[in-house]
Amino acid sequence: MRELLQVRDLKKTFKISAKQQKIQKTKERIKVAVNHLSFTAYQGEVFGLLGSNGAGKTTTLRMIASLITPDEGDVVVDGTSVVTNPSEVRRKIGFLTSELKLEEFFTPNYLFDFFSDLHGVEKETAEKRKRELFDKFQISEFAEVKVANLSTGMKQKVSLVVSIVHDPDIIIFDEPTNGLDVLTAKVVTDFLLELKAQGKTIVVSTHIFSLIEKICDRVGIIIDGAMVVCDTLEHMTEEKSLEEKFFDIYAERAGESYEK
Ligand SMILES: Nc1ncnc2c1ncn2[C@@H]1O[C@H](COP(=O)(O)OP(=O)(O)OP(=O)(O)O)[C@@H](O)[C@H]1O
Repeated sequence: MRELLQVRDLKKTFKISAKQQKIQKTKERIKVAVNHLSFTAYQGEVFGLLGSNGAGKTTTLRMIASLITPDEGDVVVDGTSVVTNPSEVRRKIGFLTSELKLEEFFTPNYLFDFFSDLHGVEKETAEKRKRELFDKFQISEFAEVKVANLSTGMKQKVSLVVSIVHDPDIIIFDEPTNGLDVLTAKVVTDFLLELKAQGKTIVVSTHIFSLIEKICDRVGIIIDGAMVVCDTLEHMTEEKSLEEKFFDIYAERAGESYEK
């Protein structure tokens, strides 16, 4: 199996402002968001990063997508290092995050063209792809409606579509179904399965067990910025459900920190 995405010993710390210290009720000045985290995603597989709020999933994915620089470690995307060649990595991947805010003034049509141009997609190819994706996600009838006037689900679908205008082989989705109603979540989940069937390599972060169970081949559980377990979904769920396994691991970790 080809190792398409190698995450190697990533570390990221943030300075905590005085205001954040108060909110988080901590005297610590530094937060270790990601702590020497490694994993490999193989070609054509869906890798799921599972963790609770604040576990370090988004920070990890943002480093993979070259939006922030790791303090230590590296990510190698199809042979290209995110540390030494971030712009090439950006060409190879599609990144969707729920933090992505589409400019409210623009229409889906304009945004698709804008991002296609940005990625250097040839006009004819871009038009064909736009038609296919807009039809699939029922965006066509809203193509000229300003983002400000779209529903949350429609905004998420537009974000998804513009993140993959360039038809990347590696797709990184941060909480792809977060905040979506069940119908839109199903459309997105089905689309992820379709991308997998096309041979794309996908990394998703989520705290939703059922999403992992539906689409992932391999799972990594993150607690406090560290990868605690990383295995195939099949192995992970041999004896127990993923949810039971997760809480067992959590209880074990809580016990460990209690003993320290
Ligand atoms: N820019 C930042 N400055 C300070 N702390 C940060 C920053 N970004 C993230 N953090 C902290 O790092 C930790 C990990 O955050 P991250 O967003 O990666 O977690 P997550 O697993 O994606 O959680 P969620 O599901 O809540 O998005 C959290 O404690 C968060 O408060």
